[in-house]
Amino acid sequence: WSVQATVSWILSEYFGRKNISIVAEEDVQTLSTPDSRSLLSAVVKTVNECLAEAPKYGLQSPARELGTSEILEAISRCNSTGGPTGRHWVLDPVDGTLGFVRGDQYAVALALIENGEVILGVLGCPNYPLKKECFHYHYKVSTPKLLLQPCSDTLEKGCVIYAKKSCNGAWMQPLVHGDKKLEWPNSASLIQVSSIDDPAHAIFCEPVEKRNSNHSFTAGLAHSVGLRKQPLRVYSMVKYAAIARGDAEIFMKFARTGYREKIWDHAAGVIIVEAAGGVVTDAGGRPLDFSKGVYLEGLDRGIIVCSGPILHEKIIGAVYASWDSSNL
Ligand SMILES: Nc1ncnc2c1ncn2[C@@H]1O[C@H](COP(=O)(O)O)[C@@H](OP(=O)(O)O)[C@H]1O
Ligand SMILES: [Mg+2]
Repeated sequence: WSVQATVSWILSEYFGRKNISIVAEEDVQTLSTPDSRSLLSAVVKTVNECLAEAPKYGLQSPARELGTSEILEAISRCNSTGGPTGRHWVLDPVDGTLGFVRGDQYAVALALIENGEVILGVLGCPNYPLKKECFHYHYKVSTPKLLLQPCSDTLEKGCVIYAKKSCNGAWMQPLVHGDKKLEWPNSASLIQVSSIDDPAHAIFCEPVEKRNSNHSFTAGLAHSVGLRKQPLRVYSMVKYAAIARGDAEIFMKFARTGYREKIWDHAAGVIIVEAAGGVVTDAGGRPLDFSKGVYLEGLDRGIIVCSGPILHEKIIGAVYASWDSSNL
């Protein structure tokens, strides 16, 4: 709620309340109940603390601290349902909630959709190290899976990745820590997907939670295309960041039947991966459709994100071959 209120307030100040349409995950109802009084006051405090820091980032703070009703109003402004026309900001204030509460990977994701097309995406990844050398893959025999383990708790932790339709490429810069000044754009660097196209050397990512994706189906797919490494299980849209940066080659997600994917869980990641040279489609090979409102309507079975067309074609082919024999 704090992130949502802060982003909503900043966007509204910049673009004017009347012109702003925000699609976002949290609603205001739960926060308005009598049981949530202490939570609400924590949100009010946090939002005011964040906005007081706005000048550090070249933004304007409010003239005075915002009151409870103004903050609730900022959150409730995020009531757009998107759609095929106009411009809609799409915000996931904390993507990968479980990762966030566990001190693991999570992301703050913001995208701009214009007439159904994603034209801007930003992923803030506070626990994802800037450099690949700052973490190592740790193989956990008991599960078995690969885990991302930071080498040390360095200032190198935390990055922001973004891409814009009219600009070439995807970019990454450090997340600001403490009083360190934001040196944008000088500290930003271009990122690119991996050039590995041999499945035997490719790493594939998937959600950590079994309820979010069918691990046994992806294990079967992995085996049939010749992926030899254990899956890298990462919370949140950091998986898109990992592909865009070349830390892994494939991300697959096959939600259980009945789950409807939301646009805020993918919009920012898709434009960033594509700008970094990758390919994102559903399991039928079609692009994801962000023009139908809050949900990714018409999604064919699952989401396939690859560093390049060779791996992508192999995965799509394997889905066709193994779908009927699977128990999905
Ligand atoms: N049953 C389900 N099947 C598939 N995805 C689900 C799911 N329940 C939640 N999710 C989505 O998966 C996201 C987490 O992905 P991951 O497992 O890769 O970390 C959640 O984002 P939030 O954490 O923002 O709610 C949520 O949107
Ligand atoms: Mg989410």
